[in-house]
Amino acid sequence: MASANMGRKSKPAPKAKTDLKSLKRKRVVDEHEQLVHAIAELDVKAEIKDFSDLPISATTAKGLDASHFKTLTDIQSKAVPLALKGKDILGAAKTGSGKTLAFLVPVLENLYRQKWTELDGLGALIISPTRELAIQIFEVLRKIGRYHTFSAGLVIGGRSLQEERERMGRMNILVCTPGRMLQHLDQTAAFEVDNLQMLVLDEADRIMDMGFQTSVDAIVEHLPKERQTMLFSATQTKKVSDLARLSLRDPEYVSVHEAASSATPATLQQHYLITPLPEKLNTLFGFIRANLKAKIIVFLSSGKQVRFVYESFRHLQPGIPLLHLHGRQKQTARLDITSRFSASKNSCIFATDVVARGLDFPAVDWVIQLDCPEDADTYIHRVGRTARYERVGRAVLFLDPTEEEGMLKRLEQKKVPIQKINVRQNKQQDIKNQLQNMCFQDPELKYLGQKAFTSYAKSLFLQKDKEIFKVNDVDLEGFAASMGLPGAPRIKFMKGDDAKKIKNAPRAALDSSDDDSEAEKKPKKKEEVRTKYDRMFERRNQDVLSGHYSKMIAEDEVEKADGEGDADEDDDFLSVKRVLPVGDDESSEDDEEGGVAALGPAAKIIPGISTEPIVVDSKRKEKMLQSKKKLASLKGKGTKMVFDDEGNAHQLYELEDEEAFRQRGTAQEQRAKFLEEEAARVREADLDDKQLAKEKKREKKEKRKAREAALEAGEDDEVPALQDVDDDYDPMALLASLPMADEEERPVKKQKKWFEDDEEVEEETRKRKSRVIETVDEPETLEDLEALAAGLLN
Ligand SMILES: Nc1ncnc2c1ncn2[C@@H]1O[C@H](COP(=O)(O)OP(=O)(O)OP(=O)(O)O)[C@@H](O)[C@H]1O
Repeated sequence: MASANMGRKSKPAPKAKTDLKSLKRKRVVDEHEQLVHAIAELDVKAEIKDFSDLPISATTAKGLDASHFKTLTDIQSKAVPLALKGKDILGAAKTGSGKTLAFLVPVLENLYRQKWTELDGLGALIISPTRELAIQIFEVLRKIGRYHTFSAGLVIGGRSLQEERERMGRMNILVCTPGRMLQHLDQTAAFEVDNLQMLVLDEADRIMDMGFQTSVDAIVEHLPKERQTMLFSATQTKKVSDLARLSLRDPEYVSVHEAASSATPATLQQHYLITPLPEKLNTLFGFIRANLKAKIIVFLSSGKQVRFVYESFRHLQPGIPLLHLHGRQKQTARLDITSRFSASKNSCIFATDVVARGLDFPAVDWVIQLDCPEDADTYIHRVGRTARYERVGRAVLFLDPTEEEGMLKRLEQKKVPIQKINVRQNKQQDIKNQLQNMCFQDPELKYLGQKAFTSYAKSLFLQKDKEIFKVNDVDLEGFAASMGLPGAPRIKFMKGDDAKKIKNAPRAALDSSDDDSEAEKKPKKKEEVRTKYDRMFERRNQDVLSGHYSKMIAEDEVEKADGEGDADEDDDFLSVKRVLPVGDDESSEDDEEGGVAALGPAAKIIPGISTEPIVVDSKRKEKMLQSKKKLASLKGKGTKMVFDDEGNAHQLYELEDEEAFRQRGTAQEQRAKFLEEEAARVREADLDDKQLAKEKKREKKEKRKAREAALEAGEDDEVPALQDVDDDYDPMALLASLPMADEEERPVKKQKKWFEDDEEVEEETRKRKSRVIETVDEPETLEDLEALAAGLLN
């Protein structure tokens, strides 16, 4: 008989099982009591070095340990004890100094001590300004919270609202972006936030900035006043108005690097170089060619700039994988690009400020600021993408001679140590001719270049800090030529807004795609002098190229006539078509691109000569409306007809034959019958829905029970990951059941390389020679098949 049980674990007797259970429960209760006591006793001034010295639960400690976090960073050792005691916190520390854990550990612990369960609803809300950063925070939460049983979710848009809606109500911790969160608070009925204990704003100064003002204020309106609030940023402000807006109670200002001699990490080497605008692309290309083995981020001021530089450099094949990222890309593409850049050893990413804050790309060697940042804070966040957590890093700021004095002054005021360097003449590369050829042969690229140029020039004009940005003094003509463009697109600048406001304004508002109806176009002004390029572009590529070119010209003409923004609806910042009403200037969270507005006739730039855009706009709209009305009155309305099987036309709704109608009973009877039938149908559908919901609930319950049973039996590590069950990445789930990012087996995409190094080629040849068995790739193309066929015949 004994052999029958061999190899099987003997089940504990029921009595022993209950004892084990109650013992476990007692242990948990004791731990809670001890923690509450320890926190009350905790001396916030004591130097705490290791996480193991903190009064935190074994569950969090285990998660931290499994994630290899042992010692606390400065901001963590100062902020965590205060936060554990429930204090409101204003946390400021340099980039890459570990602020994320400084708020995540207290979030987990404070809920744990309160024995928070699914039934208690939302306990903590963490707001991030961008989707990428929210995802990153969520990943860290998943890592350190992996042994907790809280449910946690990521609410950043980009997936179905309904899908999120169904699970929002059961989440304990949410990481979100402001816009999407507000949407749920306003529209998701089952979503309750009355119990909320903690609100965290990462990159708080950015979130409190005008771009998110309306959303954040509205979110805070929904939240209970009695809560703990924590704000973190490398460029934290103590603006009283902000504190009042968030109802902070007697906040503790935790600034660990305030007394430091610099606002940036000590391991960061910072340089600037003077390169006149028309030389900028040459210098950048030379830099990239000289650093093919490095990991580089290049910051530009707008998505259009990013696209143009990426596309043109791609054609030039510098010999390093190139990537690009801006707020206009699809969410999946953005995610793919960020993870590819994270995983790469050497690559160069061209990006807007969408990646300037918070993102923790591993081992970035260089941060290049090709376009001057709008202010010193943006500079600090951009360079903070390198030299993170004790690593070294280097940053170079490209400045036009006109920007040098103003920018250096701003950086000095913010305690940013920066040194001038010069470009080695032998490293300079002239790519102007190549770009010119490329633009000539590829109309798409030329069109992109024109938009990038316009966007850049306008961003200069709209920048607030006129001590740095002097649009009238820079060589825009030379810049256009350096991009390979046939002359500088004509731009007309107008007063009335600033770049920051436009950058932060919601996309929807800026996209006010007023259809510039043909009827509205003013007659073309008198024949202009045609340049060599005009003639050239008309001759070549008649179909495609001249299409783009005339579009550009046509847009110019419309705007010349109207005296206002770009008609291109893709052109987010080229449409300063209306001044946003006060309080209506919130931003879509990922619309971080800088950018600019308004095209027009004069090659010469004379700021301040035009009228206020809002006046022009309303007049134009009025005119457009009038002409549309006129058109409508002339046209008359169309009538929709339907055809029967014999091809006879009928009105869409025809009155039924009265006799036939009467035969079916009185109108009242028919209405009652209709209602009855519909009610029965709804009841039936309802039953089906309920049944489905019940089944789902039952399945969930079973899964949860299984997991709890496994936990109780001390088999934490064997808990089946949610992925095994749902077969899908789930941004809303129990922390304990979420798979770890580094455990996920992503199919590693092979990096595209423009050139191979000699060493690599040699290595590959050597490997091939040493192979005994030759493997043949599956034929993919026609050429492959032909080659294969030829081989077989031989
Ligand atoms: N206690 C710690 N021990 C070891 N590494 C840590 C610790 N805390 C944080 N780190 C690591 O330091 C890096 C930077 O952390 P984090 O992203 O939190 O910085 P940050 O201060 O929020 O930066 P930013 O201001 O740019 O948002 C991360 O890679 C993180 O894993």
